[in-house]
Amino acid sequence: MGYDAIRLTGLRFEGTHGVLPDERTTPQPFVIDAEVQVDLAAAGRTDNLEDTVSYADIAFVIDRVVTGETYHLIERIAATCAQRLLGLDDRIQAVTITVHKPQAPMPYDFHDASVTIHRTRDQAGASRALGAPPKQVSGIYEGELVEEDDAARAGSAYSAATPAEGASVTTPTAGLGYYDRKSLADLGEDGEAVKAHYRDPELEAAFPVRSVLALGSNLGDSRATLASAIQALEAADGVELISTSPLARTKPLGGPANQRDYLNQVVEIETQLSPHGLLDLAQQIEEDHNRVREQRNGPRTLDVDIVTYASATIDSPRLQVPHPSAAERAFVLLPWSWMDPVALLGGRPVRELAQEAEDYPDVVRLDT
Ligand SMILES: Nc1ncnc2c1ncn2[C@@H]1O[C@H](COP(=O)(O)OP(=O)(O)OP(=O)(O)O)[C@@H](O)[C@H]1O
Ligand SMILES: Nc1nc2c(c(=O)[nH]1)N=C(CO)CN2
Repeated sequence: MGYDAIRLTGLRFEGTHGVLPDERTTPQPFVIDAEVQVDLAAAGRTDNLEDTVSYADIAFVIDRVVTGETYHLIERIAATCAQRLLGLDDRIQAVTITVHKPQAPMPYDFHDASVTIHRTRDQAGASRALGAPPKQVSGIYEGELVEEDDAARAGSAYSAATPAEGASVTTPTAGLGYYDRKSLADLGEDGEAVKAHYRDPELEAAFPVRSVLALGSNLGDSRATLASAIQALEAADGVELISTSPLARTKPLGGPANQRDYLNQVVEIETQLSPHGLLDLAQQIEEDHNRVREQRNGPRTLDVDIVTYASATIDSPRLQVPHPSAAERAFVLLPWSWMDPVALLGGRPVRELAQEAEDYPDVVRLDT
């Protein structure tokens, strides 16, 4: 073998993938083997987790695809796993994924049905440089195409799995965002935080990444403004809406006295926009909703903050991610936890952080 690799074999999950309607409601076993090519020389020298890719993160990415999503074909499960893994860490050069479906419904006595695919970072980079529409590009992008019926399927599969009252769309059962989960893995054995994932804010994502946005309004028709802002996000190029939280009515935290209560809401998107590109979009949407910025923390028709962007830490003059105040704001954390009950921020459950925030008692869930 002429290359370094991390290998996971026999990862077993229950999933609802298949062409037959029954397969899409009744879980059956799927077994995944993954070979992830990473240069392991540095980790071999330093004995440091930060110098390699954690196999736990690799397993988590695969878990999220196999248990949290629903596809017709094992080819597509494999392609999606490959794509998400290449998006997990820039140091991953190539991946080989085998998806086994040992109980595939066939009237034959057989041991296993499986597919194996190999995807390299170069293939992904080349197809991106060509700027070809994803469907015409073989390989890595295919798994990410979400047709309309897929989005609907995903929505229904998710809400069946996680009956979060009132949430219009909820996140998958396996719901720990793997990017958030990564921050857990970033804790070294002694619990000390290791290197943060600093990210160039101008760089577009090679693959769609998850981002959580927080919206707030306390001027004008706030309910209509939030709905319209979410519509604008959904309609924007390079953005796919994944989940929206229930609305929260919240008391103003900070800022001048006698402000009206806010309506707050959190959404999760998938995007290939760069962090600055996403900030531009957020600010454009604010402007389109007549945002007036007169004083810090003052009343506003619409505020759109980027709470997280993949697992990135960003500190540019225009943008800090994770949003520096998010971890102390129940008006962000509680709606987020309603949308994704197992979400983590900085390795801590968002639900717990919400309970510790000073404005926790001032946040009321609105279910209609
Ligand atoms: N994660 C982020 N999301 C949105 N804006 C950010 C972020 N990090 C830094 N900024 C910068 O913050 C600037 C001020 O934003 P804004 O006017 O919305 O502040 P604010 O709403 O008064 O306070 P806050 O950002 O604490 O909610 C923006 O122009 C933007 O460049
Ligand atoms: N309840 C609540 N308070 C706030 C909010 C907000 O969205 N909701 N936004 C602020 C600055 O962005 C300051 N204070």
